[in-house]
Amino acid sequence: MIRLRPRESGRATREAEPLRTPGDDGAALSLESVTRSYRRGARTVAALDDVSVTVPRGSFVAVMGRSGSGKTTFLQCAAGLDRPTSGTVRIDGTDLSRIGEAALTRLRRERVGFVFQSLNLVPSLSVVENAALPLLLGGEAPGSADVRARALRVLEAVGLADRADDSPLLLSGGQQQRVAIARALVTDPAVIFADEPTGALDPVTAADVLTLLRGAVDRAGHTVVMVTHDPVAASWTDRALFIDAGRVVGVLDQPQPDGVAQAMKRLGGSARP
Ligand SMILES: Nc1ncnc2c1ncn2[C@@H]1O[C@H](COP(=O)(O)OP(=O)(O)OP(=O)(O)O)[C@@H](O)[C@H]1O
Repeated sequence: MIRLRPRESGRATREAEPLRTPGDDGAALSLESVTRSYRRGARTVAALDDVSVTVPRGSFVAVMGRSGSGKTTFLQCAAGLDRPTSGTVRIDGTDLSRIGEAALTRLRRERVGFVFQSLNLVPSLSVVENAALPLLLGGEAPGSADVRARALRVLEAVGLADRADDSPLLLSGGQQQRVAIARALVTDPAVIFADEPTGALDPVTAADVLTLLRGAVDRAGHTVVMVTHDPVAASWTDRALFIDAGRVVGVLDQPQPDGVAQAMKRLGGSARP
């Protein structure tokens, strides 16, 4: 079993600093002055408030903050699931505000991978069909040998090629999450967004899932943005961003569990494992 990688000792958070970059800077993901507001009665509330972040290709970033701080809103705007009220989101250089709904749907399917806390596999499909789902939704023929080969390749990467023709219902929670990671990898996306991917898993199984995500970054050059409450999960990443009241208020590079927990405490939030 692979456990936490050795790290330098934790460092203090610092103010969010030049994470912003105008235009296409070669980043996998960039948000530039992104605000997402909602009407609440007579008031307008900014769930995201002038957020500028750049995520370089081949990096693993954690997004942290207490409940209601804006993490989900960040993820939804960054992944093109929601449109910001103002500001610019670019995925792999494409400005999402400049493309229509059909192109955005295609971009999400082809350039973005998703891994959620809930194991949202399709029970009526086999493991390999689940892994191939983004390709099938993109119009590839279900019976295609190429589709199966690509899905098997990503299942191999997560150690589940031998379960390809099983129902996902026969797999453990951790194995199902590995299928979800395979599915997120199958299109070779520019960015993988993971929303509490270890939230429902025991620590050992969670470490397996984090090992896979870390490996996708280190070995295959993928880019992963992970929302998490867990300081240990955050310690697998290259950079933790702390969000409070819709703003990025701190950044911790090479985060350590202790440093992350302290930063969360300073924000007044619980850092739950
Ligand atoms: N559709 C909506 N309409 C109105 N307000 C919303 C909507 N979505 C989110 N908000 C508000 O925006 C703020 C940020 O919410 P968000 O869900 O992004 O927080 P979060 O950090 O993901 O929280 P949690 O950790 O509890 O999931 C909250 O105050 C929330 O009430």
